Amino acid sequence: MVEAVNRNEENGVRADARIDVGIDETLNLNDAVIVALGCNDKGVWPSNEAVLEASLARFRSEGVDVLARSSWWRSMAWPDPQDPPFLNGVVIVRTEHDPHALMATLGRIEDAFGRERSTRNAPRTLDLDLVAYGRLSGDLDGLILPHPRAADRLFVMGPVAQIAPEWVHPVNGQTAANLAQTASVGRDARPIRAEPGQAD
Ligand SMILES: Nc1nc2c(c(=O)[nH]1)N=C(CO)CN2
Repeated sequence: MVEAVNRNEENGVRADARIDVGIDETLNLNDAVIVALGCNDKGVWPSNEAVLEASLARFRSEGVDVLARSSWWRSMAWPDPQDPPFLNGVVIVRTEHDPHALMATLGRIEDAFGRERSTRNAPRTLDLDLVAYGRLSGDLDGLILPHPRAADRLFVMGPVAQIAPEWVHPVNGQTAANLAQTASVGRDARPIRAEPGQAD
């Protein structure tokens, strides 16, 4: 593994930045493993939301526990707004998988939802990206952490800011709340409901 650095309490990370993830349990945001989900082609599923919900149901059986989840956010496809609109969201997970094993697991879940790897940015049934793995940063044998484009995408940082506004980006030192303000890609992204799981 190449220079994977675990930098605690640098870059202005607050050691006590935590979110509630269950009864008597809090998560130190410094350790957050964050996965982004996206869908703009429902395939055989009734809706994009159904794809994303079904994929989350799959996480646990793959050794990935969802600790916190955002709402689903809708946005025009970037860079080509002629493509079908996206539904996106993020989850904070707990897993024993190391970053590479987690990537392989996410790839298996994508495959189970019939994602075809064709051209870059082509419509996809399910796209799962590893946004961050704790404070790891750098190039881990070809896996770049945190995800190099996540910070500039409102359809990623908006959902992160929803569940963990105080999360600090391991490289640029900005909070999710700040990044959601400054992200330049997908500025039209909005949650489809006020709260995850709430009726329309
Ligand atoms: N709105 C939106 N546009 C995209 C998205 C996405 O998740 N949402 N993902 C892409 C490939 O990573 C390309 N474009």
